[in-house]
Amino acid sequence: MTAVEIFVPGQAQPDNASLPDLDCKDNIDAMVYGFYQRMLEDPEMAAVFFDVAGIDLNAHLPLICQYWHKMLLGDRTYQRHMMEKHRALDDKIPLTGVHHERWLGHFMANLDGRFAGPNTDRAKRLAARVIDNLYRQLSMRR
Ligand code: HEM
Repeated sequence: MTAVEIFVPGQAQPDNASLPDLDCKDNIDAMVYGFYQRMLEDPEMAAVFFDVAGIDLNAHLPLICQYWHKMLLGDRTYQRHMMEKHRALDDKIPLTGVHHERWLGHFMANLDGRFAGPNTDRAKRLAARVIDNLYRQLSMRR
């Protein structure tokens, strides 16, 4: 914000008003692909996904899209147990606070300046809540 712009509480900033919200599958898919592109450019995170979990992106990304369709649109296609997946992953490599912070940092940075609106705000809250829950659940097993 420049010095001459006036902040009015509750009023959307002009920049954000023109951004798409995460209110349809296409936008959510674009968000997920952008998020993973960013996250997998981070060597520490890429190592977890490729070297430890050995994921096939072609199989994994559609599942992540479905997960967010469920969280944000109520779509019922995603029926898997994601916590189980992370517990199994944590058995192979302990997921530390650094992994959790980086995951959330990449998630938030991917939204900034690209998406805005009520569903984008919900996605931010959900991601923060799930990562907190995940961290607590995984930490309790140690
Ligand atoms: C420390 C942070 C995280 C790391 C390093 C991480 C990493 C991974 C990896 C490597 C997989 C693939 C597991 C496998 O198929 O063997 C996976 C799956 C998944 N992750 Fe995460 N994850 C993290 C946090 C999160 C969070 C916070 C969410 C949701 C908000 C999430 C959602 C999912 C979902 C939906 C799957 C797919 C599970 C399935 O195959 O159905 N992850 N994650």
